[in-house]
Amino acid sequence: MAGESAAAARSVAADAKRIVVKVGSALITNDGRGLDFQAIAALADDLSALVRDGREVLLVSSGAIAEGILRLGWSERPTDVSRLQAAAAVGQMSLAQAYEHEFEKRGIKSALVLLTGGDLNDRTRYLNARGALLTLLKFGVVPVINENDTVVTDEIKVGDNDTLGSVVANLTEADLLVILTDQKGLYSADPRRNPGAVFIARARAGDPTLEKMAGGAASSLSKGGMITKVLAAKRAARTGAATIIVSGREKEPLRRLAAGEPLGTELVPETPKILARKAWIADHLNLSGAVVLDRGAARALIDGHTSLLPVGVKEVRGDFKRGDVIAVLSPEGEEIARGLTAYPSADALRIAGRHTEEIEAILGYMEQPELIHRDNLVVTKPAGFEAG
Ligand SMILES: Nc1ncnc2c1ncn2[C@@H]1O[C@H](COP(=O)(O)OP(=O)(O)O)[C@@H](O)[C@H]1O
Ligand SMILES: N[C@@H](CCC(=O)OP(=O)(O)O)C(=O)O
Repeated sequence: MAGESAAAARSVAADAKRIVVKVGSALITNDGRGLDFQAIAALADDLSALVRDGREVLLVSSGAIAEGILRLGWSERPTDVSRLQAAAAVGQMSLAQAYEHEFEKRGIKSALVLLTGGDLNDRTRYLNARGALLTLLKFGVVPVINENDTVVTDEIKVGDNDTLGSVVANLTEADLLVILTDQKGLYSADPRRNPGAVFIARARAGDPTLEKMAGGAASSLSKGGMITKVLAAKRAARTGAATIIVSGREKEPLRRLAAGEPLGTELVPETPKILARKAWIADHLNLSGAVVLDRGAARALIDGHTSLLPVGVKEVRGDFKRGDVIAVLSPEGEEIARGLTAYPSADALRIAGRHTEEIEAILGYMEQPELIHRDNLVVTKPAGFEAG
């Protein structure tokens, strides 16, 4: 069952050393009426208190597009990409300026970091981003992060900042992701539409029943709604981070959480923490291809966490290179794992369904017996999951 309605005695935030805080557009832009300078000042104040308390804080802030639309004098959110890109560029200036001003007043240094999904899919760029963020934290700087909406395309975008927040939590191996929003936390259904919805104080991150409770965004201003927050908690849990979804309209929510006060919805990781390298594999947003397994191979992968041998592959989809991250699908086409392929798609196609001893004769070389070695494989379904 998903929710335990009783609140935890002490918030997990009390012991969190490295914290990613995500704030949504509605809170930052006064529901689209323009940057809410009071809200930004209050947030900077709350974040600064955590830094002074010896914690490392990263802020993922939305609001660039909503603010840009207003600055450009447009009455509604455009649908064409070039206008959205322009709005993001204009709005990001105001957003960065407002944060810089408020942090500086409090003697805290801040830095602007704009990322795209492309930066996170490429191992070298991923490690670069990680290095840069960790260096900023080392010097007591608060990184203010957003998606680089001006240059993203569908193929390389993260898409929403709840997801970006969880990716940043994985990237930096943070202890906690706090998602500040316009509701008290997660309810059993969207409280705007269901007045009888029940508040969930605590649940397991990744519990599939949570995904059924969470709906989409409340307005065209925001991107994700509650579903992206629940999925972000699942993603953050992979590297051991807990997630708290809490109202940003509370007074000093971050300080109160850090003092141990149970506020909002706490989603705790209960699955074993995976290595940062495996989190990078699991975090891939756009995969270049897939392989479909037969039932026996799917079973062995899920329950035995074995390597994937070509003999278990029924079908190869897409065009991928050696070293790309690909999806591993059940016979019914459901994703059960993902991993780094040792063979490009053209060769994978030729050795699919064939035994290890045949590989060299077919290809003229053998890189390794496995299509995906278990060290490069992340199983995304729990043991016992019925793969078809
Ligand atoms: N189960 C749920 N519990 C709480 N809020 C929900 C739920 N399902 C959908 N929502 C909606 O999600 C909204 C918050 O998401 P969103 O509008 O994207 O905000 P943000 O800009 O903070 O990301 C809420 O205002 C609420 O209407
Ligand atoms: N990167 C976008 C925000 C995207 C987003 O996820 O918005 P939200 O759902 O309000 O957190 C922007 O700055 O406008």
